[in-house]
Amino acid sequence: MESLVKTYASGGKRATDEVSLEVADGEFLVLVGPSGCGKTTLLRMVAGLETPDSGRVSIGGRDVTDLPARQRGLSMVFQSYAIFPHMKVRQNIGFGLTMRKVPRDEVERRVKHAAELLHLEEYLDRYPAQLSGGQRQRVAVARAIVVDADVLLMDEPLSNLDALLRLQFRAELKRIVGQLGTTTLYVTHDQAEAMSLGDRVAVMREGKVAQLGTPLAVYDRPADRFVGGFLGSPPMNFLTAHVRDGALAVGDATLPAPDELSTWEGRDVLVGVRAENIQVDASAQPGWVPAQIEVVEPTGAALLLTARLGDEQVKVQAPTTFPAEPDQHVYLRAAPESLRLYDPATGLALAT
Ligand SMILES: Nc1ncnc2c1ncn2[C@@H]1O[C@H](COP(=O)(O)OP(=O)(O)OP(=O)(O)O)[C@@H](O)[C@H]1O
Repeated sequence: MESLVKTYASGGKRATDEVSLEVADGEFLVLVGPSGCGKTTLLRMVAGLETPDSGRVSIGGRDVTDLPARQRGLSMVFQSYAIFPHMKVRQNIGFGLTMRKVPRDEVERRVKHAAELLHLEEYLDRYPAQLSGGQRQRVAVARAIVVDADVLLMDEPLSNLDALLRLQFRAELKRIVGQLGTTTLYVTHDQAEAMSLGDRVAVMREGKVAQLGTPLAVYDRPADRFVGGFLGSPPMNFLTAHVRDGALAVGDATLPAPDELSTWEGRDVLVGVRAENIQVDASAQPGWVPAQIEVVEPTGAALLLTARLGDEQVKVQAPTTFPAEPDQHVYLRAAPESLRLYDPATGLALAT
């Protein structure tokens, strides 16, 4: 898609603002971002359900901007799975094929294969009302993949499922789409889902792509403060530091600067650091920064500590074996290579 702009008549602001993205053949690309950032609008323009004000959509090298949805070679799954209540699972899955006048025995063969992939074999003769929410969602996915479209579009397909089912189905979806190798564009507001599924993720903000990259690259090196704060649980910590003699002063403490900072000497920068990249110890050590624990939250796999460091609060991930208590004085350290620096005025990563 190239320079896609969409403004809704009632909206005023651009829902998507000159968005250009290329999804590689066979790639799973996730659009992720907070509510209202334009993900669904973008997907709907690719689908042909929404007309862009300007910009082009191409699929497999063919400009489809002026083609109706049904001629774009797409298959879609939406949040409201819209399966037909009066049809059995078998007919629901085969619906797209029957519409395309595929011969009956081939419909049967392909429905059987899709049902196998989604573990729906034993439900083929049930009506949707006789299925759980998770099973219905599987039917919607089976119906989308059975037509073997060039491109699969999915808009929050897991959002009707409870947390546990969501997690299970997420892994299955990854397996299935990986097996099929279908080019997929997937919308979610859930950053964990985006990280888990995407070959690459496009983090969107206010109608624009804030960052595009592999999940790990985007997580590890957020292009700006917004992306660092959106991805990850907890989000990235951001501390204001003063650059003094090439080092980073946070309150009374000094952190080693990760890179050459001479152009920032005497100025403030924002230091971004992930909770899991901060080490904590109960006793003072040279170069470690004193802090005070405020809150201790066990997450099961780790302890999430909220600590005060001068005027700043930081989230620290500690091992469950660490004997943490509220009000306790501790010492923190982060490896210089795990620190990311941002311009406090623009929120953009410093090109160091
Ligand atoms: N039919 C519409 N009419 C007017 N404004 C709309 C319409 N659809 C979306 N918008 C506006 O366009 C912007 C982008 O909406 P969009 O649904 O694309 O965002 P989203 O990122 O998918 O959000 P969500 O995760 O909440 O679905 C929002 O400000 C929204 O209010």
